[in-house]
Amino acid sequence: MMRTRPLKVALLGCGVVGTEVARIMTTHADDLAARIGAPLELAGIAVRRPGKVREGIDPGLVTTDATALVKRGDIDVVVEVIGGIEPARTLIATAFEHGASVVSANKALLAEDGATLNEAAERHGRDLYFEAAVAGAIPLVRPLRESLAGDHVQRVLGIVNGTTNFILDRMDTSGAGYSEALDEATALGYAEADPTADVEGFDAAAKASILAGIAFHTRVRLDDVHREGITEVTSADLASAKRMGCTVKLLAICERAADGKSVTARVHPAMIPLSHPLASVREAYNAVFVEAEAAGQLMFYGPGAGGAPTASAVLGDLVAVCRNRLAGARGPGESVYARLPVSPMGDVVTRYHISLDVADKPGVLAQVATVFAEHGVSIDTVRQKGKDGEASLVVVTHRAFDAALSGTVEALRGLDTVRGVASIMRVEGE
Ligand SMILES: NC(=O)C1=CN([C@@H]2O[C@H](COP(=O)(O)OP(=O)(O)OC[C@H]3O[C@@H](n4cnc5c(N)ncnc54)[C@H](O)[C@@H]3O)[C@@H](O)[C@H]2O)C=CC1
Ligand SMILES: N[C@@H](CC=O)C(=O)O
Ligand code: NA
Repeated sequence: MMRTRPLKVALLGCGVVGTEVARIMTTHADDLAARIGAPLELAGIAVRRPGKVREGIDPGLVTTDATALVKRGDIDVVVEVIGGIEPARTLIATAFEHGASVVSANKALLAEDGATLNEAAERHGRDLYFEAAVAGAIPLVRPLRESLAGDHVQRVLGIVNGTTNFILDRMDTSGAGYSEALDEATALGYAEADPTADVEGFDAAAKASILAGIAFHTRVRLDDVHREGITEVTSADLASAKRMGCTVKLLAICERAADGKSVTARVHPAMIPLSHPLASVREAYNAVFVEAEAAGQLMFYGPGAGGAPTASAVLGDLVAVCRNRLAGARGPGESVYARLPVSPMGDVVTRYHISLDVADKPGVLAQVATVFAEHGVSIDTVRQKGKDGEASLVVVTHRAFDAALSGTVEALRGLDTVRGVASIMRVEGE
């Protein structure tokens, strides 16, 4: 039966995502009311620039005083789409104190201080939902938290940043330059307010920390996630990957150790075979594999960024949180009972593609091979191309510990015959 008294929603931020949230709330008001069992009322919109023309938005709802809005006391749900740490963190905490539940798309904040916010939600008997924070429109948080709650997740691996996927895709397929591709991704609303978060891997690392936490029932802090971005990926790397039948993607990989007693979480560019499903993920799309003991391998795919796709996830959360409120219930909160230790990157085992500039003279190859052998890193293939007394040497290894590979590279840098290490890239998905 439909309740006539509306549930009141406060929207914090009216940028790329907020605008779409307001639009869908208005255009689909009747459907949303029917699905929730009560109408939704957009009770206020906190913005930074009140004078800006916002099509379809009642100027009477707009305020620059976000704090007053969340303190009103009659707000049922606060939707936070401002981004960043402050004032978002204080506004969410204040919302809980004043009785509201919260829907947020803010992965940076959840990775930085999710524990405090989840505890505040719990203390006040309210919900904190954040499906939009990981992989945009793709349902991933709720499937991991709810659908797979009876299984045992072993591994989560995928592309979780739309901007970097867009840039790598453009560089690979149309030969576009890095800056040009980044500008395009920004114009399309994919990039963060400060795109450094995307290209340096901070955004993907935040998502990896959230995913690992949910998948392994363990708190995985942002600092626990090994992070490398795409700023050092060159067109030479992409060409080299192509020669190997691979492409380059920025991957987030969260794994449980074979003995199940620890976990690792990492974000870095990696070469993957063109035959792997992740290789065909284009533009700002995301795709995530979840491997669980009983379910086997599941793949989640869809738009990982952009205003409307992200708003879809926000609205899904809004409906769920409103249903919970009407039922006088809470959805599942944070689950960190397993408390597994997070191992360092050195414990990760994978394959590597190393590109070296060396002197082109007898014995160099043997010297290089000896360094690999001394560090227990077994070589799979070597390709050498010489020119004018110098050569470029590409070594692909078998699986080895990351710590052993780091030791190998350090020793290689110390050889007189090695002029430089042009690139080191992990090889995944084989
Ligand atoms: N754009 C995307 O594709 C996705 C974004 N997200 C997340 O959604 C959130 C919002 O992202 P976007 O909409 O893209 O960013 P945006 O920068 O377009 O929008 C944020 C808005 O908040 C406003 N704002 C800043 N401080 C404020 C304050 N104190 N009070 C009121 N308004 C304030 C800004 O003026 C801006 O209009 C971020 O946490 C982002 O990480 C998540 C998934 C995808
Ligand atoms: N900047 C992010 C937006 C979605 O989370 C991305 O590019 O993936
Ligand atoms: Na999502």
